[in-house]
Amino acid sequence: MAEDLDSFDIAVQQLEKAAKVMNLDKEALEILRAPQQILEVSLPVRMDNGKVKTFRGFRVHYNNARGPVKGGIRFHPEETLSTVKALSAWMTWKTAVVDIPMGGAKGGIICNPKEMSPSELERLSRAYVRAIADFIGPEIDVPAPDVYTTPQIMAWMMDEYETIVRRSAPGVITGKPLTLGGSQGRGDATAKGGMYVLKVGAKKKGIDLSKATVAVQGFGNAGQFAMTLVKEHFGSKVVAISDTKGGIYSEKGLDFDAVLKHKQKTGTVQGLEGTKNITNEELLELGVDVLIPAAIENQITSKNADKIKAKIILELANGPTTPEADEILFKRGVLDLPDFLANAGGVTTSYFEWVQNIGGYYWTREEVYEKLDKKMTTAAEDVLATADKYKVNPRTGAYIISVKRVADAMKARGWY
Ligand SMILES: NC(=O)C1=CN([C@@H]2O[C@H](COP(=O)(O)OP(=O)(O)OC[C@H]3O[C@@H](n4cnc5c(N)ncnc54)[C@H](OP(=O)(O)O)[C@@H]3O)[C@@H](O)[C@H]2O)C=CC1
Ligand SMILES: O=C(O)CCC(=O)C(=O)O
Repeated sequence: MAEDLDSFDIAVQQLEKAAKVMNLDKEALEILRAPQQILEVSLPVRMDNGKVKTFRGFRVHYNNARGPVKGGIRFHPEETLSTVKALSAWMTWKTAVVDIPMGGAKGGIICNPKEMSPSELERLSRAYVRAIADFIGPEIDVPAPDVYTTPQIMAWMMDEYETIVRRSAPGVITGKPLTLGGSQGRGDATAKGGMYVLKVGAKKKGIDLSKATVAVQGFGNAGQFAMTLVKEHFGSKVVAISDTKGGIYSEKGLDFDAVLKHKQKTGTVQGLEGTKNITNEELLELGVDVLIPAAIENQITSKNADKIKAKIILELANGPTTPEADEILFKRGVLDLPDFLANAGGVTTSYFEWVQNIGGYYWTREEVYEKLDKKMTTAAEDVLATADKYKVNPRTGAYIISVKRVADAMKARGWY
């Protein structure tokens, strides 16, 4: 039978596996198997050529037992409701694993931002907020950036929301530019948080990160900062990086500034002088110590899991590994640090931004990093200890912690 690559099916399979190990109450599981609310919207937008194009958008609230729901917004041509539902479930486990008082949500618009002008993107962003305005708010649902959305898009969205509600409401959205109440440290937060998790993982595996080689899939917010931060934090050598068009490899290590300049000039990392072009598939199978998927779902599957040579996988992307691949990697002793732990630095710093917006008092970058380190290190240690205790992989260990926290909150509310 072909492997099931439907993101929401995968999210439910992962939950059910953990529920069995932890003997979760059946009524709690029934609530947690589905989102609380789904909003699907139609967005007519006037394009630069004068014609109206109608886009479809989604916002899913998965679970709000622990507080207002939180999660990013994707602009992607292959967005589906199933992916947004899965991502909203993973946000629920993510906010719980780092123990911040929020639930899980996600949003998405089916569009290709690479083919749109800045003014078309602004009109689309504002149309989306007009359509979902009653569904979001600082005490209801707080969106943020994700794939192909940026601080500028967050700024337009906040401005549209404030125009609708006729008051200042910076806490309605995070990942904003600093000038509009964004937080220090949100830009690199996802990768930065990943570094604290990687440190805990490397200690467990006895790997000296100062001598480690690293391959990174994806050259966006998560991938770019991962590339610079593994060097800055540990002195590791990044030998491969990729984007949608493919990857590059250099045994000597890649120079970030040269890769960035080449990407800005040509639109891809491929073809950089002094490096060898490789495919995304080849990148995943390189003989490196650490593999960092930082792009998209379903990259490590039953087809390639037995060919992965890395000793540690740091999942900065959401959903890069399928349940079948999970089993294979665990049996082979590869330490896979799961997405909703590894990439929780983004939402944790978003939470810090929201706290600062509500309090109207802003922290230094050093304060943000210090608080982030504590949250991420504690969560990573708890996850690895729980996985060892139950003799399961770190993903299931993380689920056990998160599901218990969400189920306890639902129980206290009298939902079951
Ligand atoms: N931004 C955040 O705060 C957070 C992001 N994440 C997750 O991290 C991942 C990356 O997000 P982010 O960096 O923000 O997104 P960006 O939009 O900034 O960048 C995405 C990158 O991934 C590349 N990419 C997309 N599809 C593929 C593919 N099929 N194969 C190889 N590369 C691909 C893109 O290539 P190209 O440059 O060619 O377009 C781009 O370099 C996602 O899974 C996201 O959900 C998780 C937590 C927080
Ligand atoms: O910063 C946030 O609130 C959420 C980021 C996000 O979408 C994610 O962690 O997947």
